[in-house]
Amino acid sequence: MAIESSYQSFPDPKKRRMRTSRKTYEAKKSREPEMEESLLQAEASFEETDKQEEKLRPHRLADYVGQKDLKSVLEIAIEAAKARKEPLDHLLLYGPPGLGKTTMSLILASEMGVTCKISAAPALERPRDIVGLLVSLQPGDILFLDEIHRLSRVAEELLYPAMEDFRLDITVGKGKTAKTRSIPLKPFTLVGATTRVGALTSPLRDRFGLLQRLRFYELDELSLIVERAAKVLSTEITAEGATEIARRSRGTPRIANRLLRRVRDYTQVKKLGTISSEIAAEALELYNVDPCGLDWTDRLILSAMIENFSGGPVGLETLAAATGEDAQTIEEVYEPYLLQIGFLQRTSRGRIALPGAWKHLGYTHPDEPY
Ligand SMILES: Nc1ncnc2c1ncn2[C@@H]1O[C@H](COP(=O)(O)OP(=O)(O)OP(=O)(O)O)[C@@H](O)[C@H]1O
Ligand SMILES: [Mg+2]
Repeated sequence: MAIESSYQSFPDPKKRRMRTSRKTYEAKKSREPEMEESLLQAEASFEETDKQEEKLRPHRLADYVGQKDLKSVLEIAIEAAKARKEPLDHLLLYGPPGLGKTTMSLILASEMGVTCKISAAPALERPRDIVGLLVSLQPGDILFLDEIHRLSRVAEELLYPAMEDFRLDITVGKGKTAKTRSIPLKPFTLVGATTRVGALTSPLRDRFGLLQRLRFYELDELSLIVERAAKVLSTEITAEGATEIARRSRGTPRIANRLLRRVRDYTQVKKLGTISSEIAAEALELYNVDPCGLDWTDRLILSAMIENFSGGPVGLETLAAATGEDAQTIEEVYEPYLLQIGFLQRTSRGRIALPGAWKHLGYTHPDEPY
């Protein structure tokens, strides 16, 4: 399989962890460890995107751990498309960062025996960017567009006929003399990826034949991913060691792989040999990754809810003001995992910190018997 990448990372400034100063938590904040943030962030860090991630990516569907529903749907789609000698239907993959959207797109290309061209929507600002990309596709090729919710209006409108009829409609000239020319394209598959499916326009969303959501991974799936990655990195690890890393990885393979690399450094420098659960726990303690995979800001959000608002309900904006975090960042970056592990609940009256969160942070929940 060939991979051609014009991918660049275009961080959405709003999505990055923005912080402002705040009074109540200033003392705690000053103790905030610097390195912890990047370790548990699900978005790819700059240096990770190319080198380390490529090395650990599975290349066949059989090696892609978990996401059972997604895999079953795609297995059928691949078999049907191959039998008909047609390209796959356009596919929209959505879900939190680091769960394997790019990986799946590359696997699809390799299973179909075609080339995958990778680009990110914000890189296609001018019409000629997307035109150039579409015209260069060979029959059956996969075009992977990351962050597809950030596609420009012009690019999106050029995509409609391209997706539907494999045709480009281009307007040449201006005013009265303007003419529309149609350029035929080779049949191709568009794989769109987004962390925000709600931000897609409905005409674009409707043009995808397959819409698939990626879910957070279960502990046993993540343990398998860690074991597999350790093998690729020629690192010895016990099953319990892999589970210990998996437990702290926020249901996210990218984080699991990153934590494994840090534990591997620690083990190597301290000459500890095989990674056991004790060694993994010791190393991750050092990096301030707590046993539930919470980072400093997760703990700040939960403790603010408990201490300042008796566990809630508290509105998102109020919580944002109380923690000095951006509301959108809380909603998109932190909440999904806290909801997933049952530490937080969203209600119509606001957010509530659930008993599990109280217990984890060492508070006694009012409903708990003494
Ligand atoms: N199902 C899986 N099995 C094994 N490894 C996986 C799986 N999914 C992801 N990974 C690993 O996690 C890393 C991140 O995956 P990937 O880059 O595909 O995430 P993504 O969903 O595209 O993230 P983003 O939204 O940030 O683009 C990859 O390097 C890969 O090694
Ligand atoms: Mg990706």
